[in-house]
Amino acid sequence: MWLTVYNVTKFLDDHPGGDDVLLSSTAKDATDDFEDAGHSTTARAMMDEYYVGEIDATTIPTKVKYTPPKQPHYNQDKTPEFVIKILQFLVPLAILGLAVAVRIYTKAESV
Ligand code: HEM
Repeated sequence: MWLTVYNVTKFLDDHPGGDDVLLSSTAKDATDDFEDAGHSTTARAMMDEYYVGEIDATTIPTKVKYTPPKQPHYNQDKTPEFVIKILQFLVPLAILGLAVAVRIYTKAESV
């Protein structure tokens, strides 16, 4: 079976049915989607503008192997996060301790 290929990239902004329906019908046999929308003869005539060629449907892979994009190497070692959390707790405590110490020291001096 032969399928007719159309390049609708130039047509995305101008398609009266919207770009989302076009995008959802790309890279596959969109015959049913196209027919279900009940396109007019004007719409059918317009298709010539986007005609690319014919493709043997049997050569289209039915299963596309998904290869996930390469992820940046995440730091498995959570030490810096842990240290930051400890510091967030310790630094205010140290400042408070210092303030109390200064207060006690200055009180003792003034008496
Ligand atoms: C080159 C391919 C295409 C052309 C030139 C085209 C053109 C048009 C045109 C001119 C209209 C306005 C109504 C009319 O005159 O029929 C329309 C509406 C529409 N088209 Fe397409 N179209 C294409 C592909 C598709 C595809 C693949 C879908 C897939 C779902 C689709 C879905 C729709 C829908 C949902 C409407 C709105 C129908 C309505 O509101 O009554 N079209 N299209």
